[in-house]
Amino acid sequence: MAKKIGVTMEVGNDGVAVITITNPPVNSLASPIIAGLKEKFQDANQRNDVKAIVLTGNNGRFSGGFDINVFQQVHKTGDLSLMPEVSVELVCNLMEDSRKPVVAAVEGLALGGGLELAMACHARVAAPKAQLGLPELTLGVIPGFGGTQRLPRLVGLAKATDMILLSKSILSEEGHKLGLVDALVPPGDLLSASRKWALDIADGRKPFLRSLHRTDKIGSLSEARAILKNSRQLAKKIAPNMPQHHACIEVIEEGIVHGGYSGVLKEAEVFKQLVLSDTAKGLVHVFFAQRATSKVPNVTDVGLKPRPIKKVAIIGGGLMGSGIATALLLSNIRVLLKEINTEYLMKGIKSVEANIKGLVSRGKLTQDKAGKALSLLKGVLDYTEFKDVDMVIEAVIENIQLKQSIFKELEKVCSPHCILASNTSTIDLDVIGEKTNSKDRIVGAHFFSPAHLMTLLEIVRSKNTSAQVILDLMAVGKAIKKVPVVVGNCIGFAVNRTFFPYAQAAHMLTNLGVDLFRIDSVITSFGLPLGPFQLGDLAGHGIGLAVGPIYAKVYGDRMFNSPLTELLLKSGRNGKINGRGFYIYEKGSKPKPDPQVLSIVEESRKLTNIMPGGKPRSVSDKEIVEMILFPVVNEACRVLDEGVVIRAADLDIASVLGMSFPSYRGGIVFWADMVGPKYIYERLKRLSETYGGFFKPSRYLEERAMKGMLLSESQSSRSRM
Ligand SMILES: CCCCC[C@H](O)CC(=O)SCCNC(=O)CCNC(=O)[C@H](O)C(C)(C)COP(=O)(O)OP(=O)(O)OC[C@H]1O[C@@H](n2cnc3c(N)ncnc32)[C@H](O)[C@@H]1OP(=O)(O)O
Ligand SMILES: NC(=O)c1ccc[n+]([C@@H]2O[C@H](COP(=O)([O-])OP(=O)(O)OC[C@H]3O[C@@H](n4cnc5c(N)ncnc54)[C@H](O)[C@@H]3O)[C@@H](O)[C@H]2O)c1
Repeated sequence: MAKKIGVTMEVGNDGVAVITITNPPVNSLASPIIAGLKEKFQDANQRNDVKAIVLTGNNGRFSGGFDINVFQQVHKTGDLSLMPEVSVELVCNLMEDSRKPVVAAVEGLALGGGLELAMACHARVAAPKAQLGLPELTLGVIPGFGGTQRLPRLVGLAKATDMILLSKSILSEEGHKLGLVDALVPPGDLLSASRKWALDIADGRKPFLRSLHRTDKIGSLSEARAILKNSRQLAKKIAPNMPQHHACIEVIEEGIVHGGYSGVLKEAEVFKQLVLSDTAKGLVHVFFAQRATSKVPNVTDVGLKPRPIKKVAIIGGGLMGSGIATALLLSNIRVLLKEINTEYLMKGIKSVEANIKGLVSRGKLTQDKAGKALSLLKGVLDYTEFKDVDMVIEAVIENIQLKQSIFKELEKVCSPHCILASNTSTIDLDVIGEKTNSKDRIVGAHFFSPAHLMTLLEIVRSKNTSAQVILDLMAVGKAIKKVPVVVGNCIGFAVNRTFFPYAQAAHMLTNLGVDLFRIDSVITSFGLPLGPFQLGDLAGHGIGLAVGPIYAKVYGDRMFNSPLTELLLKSGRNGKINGRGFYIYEKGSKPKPDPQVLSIVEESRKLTNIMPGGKPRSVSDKEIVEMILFPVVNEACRVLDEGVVIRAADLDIASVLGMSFPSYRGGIVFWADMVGPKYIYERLKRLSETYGGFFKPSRYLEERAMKGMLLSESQSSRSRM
């Protein structure tokens, strides 16, 4: 059934016209809604029987803002005329400058353009717990319906810049304290209280306030300039590679110096420039890509319902097991944590406690909730209590025989409906379940470290995993605030496999004579939070050495064998874990590059002997980015070719959430498509002629480069799903 969308107006006997937006699920301001709002406001302004107006949203939500699909259309076509004229025509002229008072009745959420409409009303009445904010910067644009001007005038400049630059929403309770919300009323009274407020304004019992004309919360010009100076520093820190933060501050300043209306005009002009930026394209892609991960063919579209998961057993209370336990406990799921002996069990429980304490000390969790979470944890040393758990997540060391024997045992001790998940990062799931008759309920639950903080959950399905089990794990993932991405079974799955050339390429460059600390700095300037060497330090070089042979067995034709990791470990450097790797780690200070590591690098260079003519290769920063990230793109192509992911956008989300690939570049495949498959192909081809198989372009990349197709364009039929 087609969903009913539109704007309605009902005029009551009291002379109040209630204008209602209906566009489920979030009442986004799509073109027909904007056209409807213009029509209804014109009508209400002209009708003699209308004394005052109330604007509201249907189904308990005011509005989630402008329709983001329109941005995507603009990105596809480059056609700016797809964006309606709203800021002056509707918001200033028909709403704020109307001679009849308009009151916003806000429930659920008013975000972006939704909040901007509400701010153009002459008062705002809200139900408790409504979410209010201007998150436009997360989409690479700025508020475009006057939000940059009205929010500072309603809540003060410091609070407004904080909310806009950090895309931080607030609840209506806080909005009430700040003056953004005029009255807080129970949901059942929202419409009647809003009608009354509108009539009170019409009859002069309450002030007729136009937000754009207010100056009482802005302060003096020098105070405003001091706040904006801080905002510029903040923008430099949080968004060094994005244009919208600085642009937004300029627009706010315009309004402070030359008045709100001037600010509105500048806002509209800057908005149009930003919406076409690569940053906006990347961020809008990520917005939709993240939501698309919830749609898994033959799983979410076949009428299945997720079963309740109330009790989970975790095997192994090490780094991952304790992190996963923390994530589950925080969402009120009971956890049994199993270890091999009391000492390791206590260690595991202490790690969970430390994770939770950390959240409390950073103000992210109340003491009460921390206590409740910990009360749901029980440590055990055997399987006696496993009979009534709904799911087991195995997180023991990466050892095939151990995992196989554990799964064999689980089959005996757990109920037949219990989901059997492994957090393995490399081992084939079919191999893990080889000795069981429960292959349909064996699934990969690949969390990323630290598991209670990282949002990606790779759900790995083998050929046998049932749709019900995948759906159940997706539901658990969402319940514990992760973004589940369903992927196929292969060594390294989607994320680790795509990124295994990342460290290898960095090692090759270093062996070619490029300074390793420069490589890290170039990659962080590109936008990844850690360069490959610092990332290696963080993961621990022991792990790198252990998984190397597993990758070599299957992807050996495209690996660069660097002796550097082994040499590093030989000299007692395991990375952050023991305070020394490529960097030195001291409590309370940032990692420092360790010059002493350069002698180890020299030793490695002697062994590999790949420097041209024995002299360090000179490379530009651009070449460093290409030599490190193009092999990653190349592997992403193989992942797409083999159908390891459902859609290219899933790999984008997985790279953003699992590897912290910059979201403003849209994820690894989206970025590669922006750079151009042909260019990447040609660069890799040239590099492979000089340096061999590591850079050899994949069949998929070559095909698309030759046909002039995007990498994201089509999927192979050789799906692993
Ligand atoms: C000339 C033009 C000027 C424009 C100026 C204006 O200032 C610009 C804007 O307003 S930009 C939009 C600002 N708003 C946002 O950024 C909010 C984005 N949405 C969300 O954060 C969330 O969706 C939510 C908090 C509103 C609801 O979250 P929830 O978890 O309940 O639901 P989902 O996120 O899964 O969303 C459900 C479906 O709704 C779609 N959707 C959400 N918001 C929008 C939107 N603003 N436009 C279009 N579509 C939206 C979302 O994609 C989901 O769709 P599915 O098909 O996946 O179900
Ligand atoms: N470390 C990471 O960044 C990371 C990320 C994703 C996935 N993984 C995967 O998660 C798993 C665990 O890794 P980790 O880093 O937490 O390892 P870890 O060494 O920190 O912890 C493993 C724990 O398992 C316990 N254990 C071993 N045998 C057991 C048994 N029979 N019963 C109960 N407990 C047992 C050990 O005592 C140890 O405490 C591995 O498969 C690894 O590949 C690790």
